[in-house]
Amino acid sequence: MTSDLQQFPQILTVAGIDSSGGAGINADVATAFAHHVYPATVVVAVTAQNTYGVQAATLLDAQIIEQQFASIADDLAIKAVKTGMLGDREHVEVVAKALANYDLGPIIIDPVMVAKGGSKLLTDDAITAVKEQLLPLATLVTPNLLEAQQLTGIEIKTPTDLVQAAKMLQTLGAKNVLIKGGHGTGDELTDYVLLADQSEFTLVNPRIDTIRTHGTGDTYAAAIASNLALGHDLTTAIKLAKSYLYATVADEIIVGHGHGPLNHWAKGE
Ligand SMILES: Nc1ncnc2c1ncn2[C@@H]1O[C@H](COP(=O)(O)OP(=O)(O)O)[C@@H](O)[C@H]1O
Ligand SMILES: Cc1ncc(COP(=O)(O)OP(=O)(O)O)c(N)n1
Repeated sequence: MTSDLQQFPQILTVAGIDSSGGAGINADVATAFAHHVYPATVVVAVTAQNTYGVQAATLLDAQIIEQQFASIADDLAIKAVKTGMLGDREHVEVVAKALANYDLGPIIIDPVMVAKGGSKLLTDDAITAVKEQLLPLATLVTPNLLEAQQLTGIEIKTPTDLVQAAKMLQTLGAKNVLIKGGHGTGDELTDYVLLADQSEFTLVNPRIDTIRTHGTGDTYAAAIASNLALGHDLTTAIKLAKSYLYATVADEIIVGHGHGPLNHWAKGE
């Protein structure tokens, strides 16, 4: 049901709640508001975590997840959707089915697998479901280096490996690929982007000497979704998101005693 009235830009995030507020749905909502975009949420998981790590997590029943999608699709005018923590195979399947069923605009798949402290946020047996059911729906997939390795089976050691992995992710069905370089070594971090038309570019930034990077992946994908909802093309959306993300790490705030959250009030380009 939609009216003729001009709808405010809206995105949907499908992910888990982080009790400490720095990652997951909490980061996505903060990012959307910072972009003057309205965030709707499908809660898949609830976690008990803080800046030291994840202490507990529980996944919601499939039925309430399906109902959240239906309620949102019945009323809101979602312009882009992003996924984050999905937990296990069953939940990947439920989310993939809903994403295929509703028109929610471009689909950004952030294949979250492990939190900064090392806790698993996706079971091993769910990786096949991500490959077979989510990647074919992805307008853009945004793995970090470890996730790209898990999804492709390619050990990424050189720039050639990176390109090979991105091509393999396209073969698996993702139209566009952004492999994030935050887990790389050295003073510079490089993200690699391979677009559907086979054009490519890198985004290089200095590594900021900080432990306050909790939620970087979520914030990046949510900023891309927000920029798409604002009407930017994918390349511009990625570049603006990267600039925002860098500012949120650089202009740090101190919350907690471990891997603290980002400053979502920071201003990018
Ligand atoms: N210390 C840092 N300084 C600057 N940028 C960072 C830092 N850590 C992460 N980033 C940026 O955050 C983004 C996501 O980081 P990454 O660790 O690769 O993904 P994830 O958070 O999903 O594990 C990348 O673009 C990376 O360059
Ligand atoms: C509920 C929840 N979702 C996702 C994450 C992981 O966040 P991400 O930005 O991918 O990575 P970290 O920077 O937090 O490692 C999480 N921790 N919790």
